[in-house]
Amino acid sequence: MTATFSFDLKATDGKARTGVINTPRGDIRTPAFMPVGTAATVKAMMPESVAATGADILLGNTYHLMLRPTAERIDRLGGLHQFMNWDKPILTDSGGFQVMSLSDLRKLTEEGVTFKSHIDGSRHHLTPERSMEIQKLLGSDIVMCFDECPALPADRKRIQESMELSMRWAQRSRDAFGDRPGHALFGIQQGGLEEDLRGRSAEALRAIEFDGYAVGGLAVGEGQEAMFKVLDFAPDQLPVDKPRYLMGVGKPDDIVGAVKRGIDMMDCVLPSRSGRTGQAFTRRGVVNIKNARHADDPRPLDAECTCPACSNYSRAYLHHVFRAQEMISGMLLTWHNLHYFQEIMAGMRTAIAAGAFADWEADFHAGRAKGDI
Ligand SMILES: Nc1nc(=O)c2cc3nc(NCCN4CCCCC4)[nH]c3cc2[nH]1
Repeated sequence: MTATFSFDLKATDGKARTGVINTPRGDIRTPAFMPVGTAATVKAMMPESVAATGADILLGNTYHLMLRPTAERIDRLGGLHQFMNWDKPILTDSGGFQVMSLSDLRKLTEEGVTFKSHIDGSRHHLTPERSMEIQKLLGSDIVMCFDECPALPADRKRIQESMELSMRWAQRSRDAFGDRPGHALFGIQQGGLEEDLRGRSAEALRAIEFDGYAVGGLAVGEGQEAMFKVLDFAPDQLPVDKPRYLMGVGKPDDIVGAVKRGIDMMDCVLPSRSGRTGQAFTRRGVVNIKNARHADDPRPLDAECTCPACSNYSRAYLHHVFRAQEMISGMLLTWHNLHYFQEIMAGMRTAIAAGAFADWEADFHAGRAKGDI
């Protein structure tokens, strides 16, 4: 723990990197996976269980918390860490992406976005300044710039105009964020799949100067091949000495491919959302526990996994509680999935530090069955 925010790059192996982000609320081992705690909870998990999976940081969302219970109420109650009983670092997304993907009747102008709440239809306004104010009220340790993430596919003109707007909003975010020792502000690169536009975005962000840099505008339907093509050049366009955060990613093999290409941090709802629907990620592939063939199976989900679900329960039990729609079903599978995602991160950190990432990656891909196992 330190009074300030800093990034220590410990080792590299090819483009893969491992290090530590030091913050006043604790250190973040990279490459890091951030569980998503959208509405001040990682769904189906107690905070102490999230910590037990190995997570050093979690993600919160400006959009959801501004609508309910409001940032002002969370501030009055001592801030998001106290409110949700999580004393480690929290990164908050800035709201623009969620407005476009969740709200109704949006209006986008140079000033910001006006939208109607998906919860009660009330009208709201988000600007770079208001997003910074909300994230400050929440007490977020890592604040994201307010940006616009265009839906793909989109023509080059739309991508360029959107990226240029986001860069003007990045400057306004920086100006509104002010000087907050121990708190970080991350810029977000845009530019779609276009190398030159992403290069211009990276240059604009470097000139403003941020504590970290996100690769935005991906995991929006482009597919893994197109995403990896962008990741073959985008991380290298960003400062080498700052954390690089790929937003919204992903499946286990997305995560491994992103780390291989120089990404240090990621977040995704997949392990928790899939856990609640009965989809378990394991080192041998995906298990859909609701499938009838698990009804009499006394084996654990994954015999090599040390999480509570795999240590204490059979596939037959997990199958039963999902079929019976018992609350413990989502709890156990969410815990397993988050535990497994953290095991992937820990494995990569160790492998990179030992210069053995290629072997680790080969082992990761070997024996992964396609489809249900
Ligand atoms: N401020 C901001 N800027 C982005 O460009 C951005 C880009 C993103 N791309 C995703 N993808 C999420 C994909 N996710 C996969 C699992 C199911 C739900 C959707 N999340 C994102 C969040 C983002 N946040």
